[in-house]
Amino acid sequence: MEIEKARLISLALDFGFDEETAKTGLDHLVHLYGDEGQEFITVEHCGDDFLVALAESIKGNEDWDDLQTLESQACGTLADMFDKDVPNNHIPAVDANAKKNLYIIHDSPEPQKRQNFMHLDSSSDNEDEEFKILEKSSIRYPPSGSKRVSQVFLSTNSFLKFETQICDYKSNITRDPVSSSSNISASSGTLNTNETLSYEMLQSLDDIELANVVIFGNRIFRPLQHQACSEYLKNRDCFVLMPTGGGKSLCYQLPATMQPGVTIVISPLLSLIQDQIITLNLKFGIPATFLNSQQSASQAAAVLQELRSDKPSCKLLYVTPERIAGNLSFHEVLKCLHLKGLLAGFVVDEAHCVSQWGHDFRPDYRILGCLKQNFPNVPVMALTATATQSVRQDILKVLRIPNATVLEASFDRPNLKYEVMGKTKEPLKQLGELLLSRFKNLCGIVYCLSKNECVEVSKYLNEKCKIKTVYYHAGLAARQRMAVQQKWHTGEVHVVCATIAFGMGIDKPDVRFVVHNTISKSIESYYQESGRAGRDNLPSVCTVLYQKKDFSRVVCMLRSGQGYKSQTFKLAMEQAKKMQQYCELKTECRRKNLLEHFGEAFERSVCRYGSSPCDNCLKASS
Ligand SMILES: Nc1ncnc2c1ncn2[C@@H]1O[C@H](COP(=O)(O)OP(=O)(O)OP(=O)(O)O)[C@@H](O)[C@H]1O
Ligand SMILES: [Mg+2]
Repeated sequence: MEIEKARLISLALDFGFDEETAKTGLDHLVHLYGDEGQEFITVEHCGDDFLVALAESIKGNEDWDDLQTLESQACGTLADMFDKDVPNNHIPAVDANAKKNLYIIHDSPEPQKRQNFMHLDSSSDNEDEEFKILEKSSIRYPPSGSKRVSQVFLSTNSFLKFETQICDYKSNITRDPVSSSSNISASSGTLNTNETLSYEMLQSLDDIELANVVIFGNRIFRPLQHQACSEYLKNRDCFVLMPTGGGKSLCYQLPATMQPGVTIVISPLLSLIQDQIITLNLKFGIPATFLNSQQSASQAAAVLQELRSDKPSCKLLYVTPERIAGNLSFHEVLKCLHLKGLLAGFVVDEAHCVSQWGHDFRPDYRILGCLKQNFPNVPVMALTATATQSVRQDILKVLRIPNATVLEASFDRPNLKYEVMGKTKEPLKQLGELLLSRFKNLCGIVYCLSKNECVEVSKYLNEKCKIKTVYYHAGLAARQRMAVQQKWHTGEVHVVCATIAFGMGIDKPDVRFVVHNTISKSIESYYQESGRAGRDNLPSVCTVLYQKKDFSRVVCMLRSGQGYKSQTFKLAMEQAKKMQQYCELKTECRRKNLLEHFGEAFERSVCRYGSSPCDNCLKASS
């Protein structure tokens, strides 16, 4: 009994609880089990309950974030966008000027015409004349009734004009670079409005390459994007594993624009859907809409009606999984689209949500196998940036796509430098000094565990360190959150102190640092959150400020989360423990630890002699 008591105390200390709390908790446990139950007081039998009791004994001090609020508000935003426009053409009217630039596809190219889909209309021009690619937002789909359904309108002019200045454009078109970093770091990969391409060079591209340039404004493909698009267009199931910021969205958005009909995208969160829909409609001019159970009945009915029409205007329909799980009218619409040959494909984004071994399991994702069952000939593409080997197997099984083409890029982000710093006795002062000494005037995120921590950290940095920061959590009103995002995106403020609510959909290219003021709840979450850094592939730093005590706060948060009932609590604790182990690595390579967590074999020398070695590799080589 005494040995078991000592083991339980040591367990509590390991999880960051202080000795006094642990001893009081143990006394309660002994009292609870009484004399007859003493043999049950073991780590194996009641360790988890003991930790839960400890977490509950100290809960109440912190204000955990509630992502549900964020979801309801995202639904509100989307509903507002579509409400104004649904009766006419299903394009959101966020920006009246942008809307003027959009035409709806009233016809789609036939599959056999794909070869010519991106045929460029130069009929009214001298063939030799060189043409200029204009802004992405001015790319048009053909107006209603146009016979040239395969035409892409690049400007308001009645004919296209391209100017050539780039002499060796061809050498910049890269389908599958062996090393992503060398190719992409050479340029951002995105065309500037003043960059121009020769007509011949455009002609030499295949359809997928041309769509990448013309519709998405990208100069090159990132690793595996071209193959993913090509496989999916051949109606093959695909499983795409790419790192955070690797460009997974393009793998399905591009094929969606090249096929007749509608591609159905299942995404777990409305906040993510909101971002995608705004980007597609307003930046690329690709009609996309959404369906969700929180929408009003009339909004949903309008979307369903449009989908039942002979030529639905939208190319991508985003849905949350519960739509698929239990909605008869939606199933009937899918059947109707399929009969007309207009069900182009299914996409399961953030596919790790399928697996209960994943860090973000969504029970509604389990039902998605019915897609392949009901529509065996319609291709399914699953995408994720965070899947261990067991999660991968689970995804293929649950989605019923055992023969999918697996397109797997390394999860490594070579430009990210991973490091952990032990917290000092004055952690806020330490944070301020870190930001001032190493990240002055650079764009970054300071992740905090709770809402009150965000506010406190932001206030300290503003007042004591004179670093201009803003804070962001799900408890802010939608308008306040938008204001924060805007200030950050425009560079008015460089640093945001945020909960994980700020991770979703954040796609700012030049985030130079991500500091975790408190550890993440799992390796997967950490990989996702730190993955907001360096999406332009330039060197960036991911720092964790660590102290054991913070781990007990993570336990409290896990306990308080609605999803963490007793059966999943254990799994969550195991995942949190791995994050703790990552932080406590003394000499081992952190990059190797992260990648091996996802089942990727990794040579330490790659980190050590790479462009951004982790702190332990740096120490080892000095
Ligand atoms: N070929 C390309 N050339 C240039 N930029 C690209 C290319 N492909 C994607 N991008 C840009 O890279 C950024 C990240 O892309 P995307 O959001 O699809 O990443 P992701 O893989 O889905 O990441 P996450 O796992 O974080 O969701 C976007 O801003 C996108 O426009
Ligand atoms: Mg994504």
